[in-house]
Amino acid sequence: MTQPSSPSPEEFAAQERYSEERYPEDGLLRSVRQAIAEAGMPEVSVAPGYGRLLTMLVRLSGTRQALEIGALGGYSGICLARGLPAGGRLTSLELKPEYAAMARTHLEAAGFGAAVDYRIGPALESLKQLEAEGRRFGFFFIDADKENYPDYLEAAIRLAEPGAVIAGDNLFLRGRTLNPAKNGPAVQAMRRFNETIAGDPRLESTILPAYDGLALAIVRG
Ligand SMILES: C[S@@+](CC[C@H](N)C(=O)[O-])C[C@H]1O[C@@H](n2cnc3c(N)ncnc32)[C@H](O)[C@@H]1O
Repeated sequence: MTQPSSPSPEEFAAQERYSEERYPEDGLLRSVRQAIAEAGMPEVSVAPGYGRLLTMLVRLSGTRQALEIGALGGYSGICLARGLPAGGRLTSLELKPEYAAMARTHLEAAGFGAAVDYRIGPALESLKQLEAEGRRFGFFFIDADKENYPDYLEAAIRLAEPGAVIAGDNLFLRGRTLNPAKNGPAVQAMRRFNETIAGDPRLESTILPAYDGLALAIVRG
């Protein structure tokens, strides 16, 4: 049987637009994206389709404890918090105090102010601290500096409850991951992260190739 041919980049983009038209961003998330742009912050919040998916996955996981690495202005934080049950908590790690402050404002506006804790500083240090405190999480969203993705994955596995879900964004680095001429530290780290996600026996996983690529893994119990 012949395989259907892969969509061209234009067809891929049209498919993403098609799904976004059917699931438009709500006013709150639109206003978060707009505030980030107006503040001159990097416009790198998670893609709308993956934001919706994060909410669904957190809800499906049933966890009461989610961890986000990379808060920016709070877009993904709102998506994650929306999937938590009443009394659930989001711990969010962010390097820049001014970004964490904006994220906090947006989480408060979304009604999740009491459900989120921000830890400011390099995420690797915050992760060590969480480990020392004996914390465990049922859902992780890795979305910070790409050079540290392999270390973030290892830390997430150490902090995982059995069956925890790990999601990681931007696996393709806008085409650089697959470009053999690109070999910078972020690209090399992302290739290592992708290999580990795909091959590590501690994980059951897949990669979604839409947008900039999303890894999904379950930590085996
Ligand atoms: C892609 S943005 C996060 C987007 C956010 N997850 C969302 O979808 O709304 C990456 C964030 O990681 C933060 N970051 C970069 N290096 C970091 C580090 N070493 N530790 C913690 N956060 C870091 C950046 O300041 C930035 O806010």
